[in-house]
Amino acid sequence: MIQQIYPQVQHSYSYELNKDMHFAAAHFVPHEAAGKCQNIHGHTYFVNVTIGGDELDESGFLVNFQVLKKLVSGQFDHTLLNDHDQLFNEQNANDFPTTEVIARKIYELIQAHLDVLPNKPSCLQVFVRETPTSYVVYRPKQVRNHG
Ligand SMILES: Nc1nc2c(c(=O)[nH]1)N=C([C@H](O)[C@H](O)COP(=O)(O)OP(=O)(O)OP(=O)(O)O)CN2
Ligand SMILES: [Zn+2]
Repeated sequence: MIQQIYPQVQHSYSYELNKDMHFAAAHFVPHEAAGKCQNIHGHTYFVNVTIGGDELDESGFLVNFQVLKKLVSGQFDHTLLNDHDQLFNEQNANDFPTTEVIARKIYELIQAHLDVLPNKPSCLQVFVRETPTSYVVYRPKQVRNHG
């Protein structure tokens, strides 16, 4: 949620950047355990991403806030998440559009972008709030450049 205090991630990078984003999207969870959430319904997702690094780029950025927003909100806003078949499918529970999987997919999208930047920042944490009472924090097991 915008202006919420987020869980902290431990690291030793000199710079830590956080970007809040939000997007409106529909989804359904294709498993009977999801109950009513098997039906298409919508949320305003609130996302916070945490990025660390020791070097800035030629703009003085660790990574451009606007690029992060485009990668996440720009891709998902006003869409049905299940339609993103490069990311989500109904065959594998690790690819269902649950809050947990959405958080991990956002991490993967962002880290793939960071990997091509010369200053090599790392995504340390992705926070996804799906409802006023439900959120997930995803942290990669191994941070790429060991902050
Ligand atoms: N571990 C998970 N459990 C559930 C997920 C999920 O992604 N991961 N998703 C859903 C539904 O899609 C939906 O988001 C409902 O969430 P829920 O917290 O149950 O929302 P409610 O508004 O019904 O909850 P309140 O306790 O009334 O606020 C379900 N489970
Ligand atoms: Zn839902």
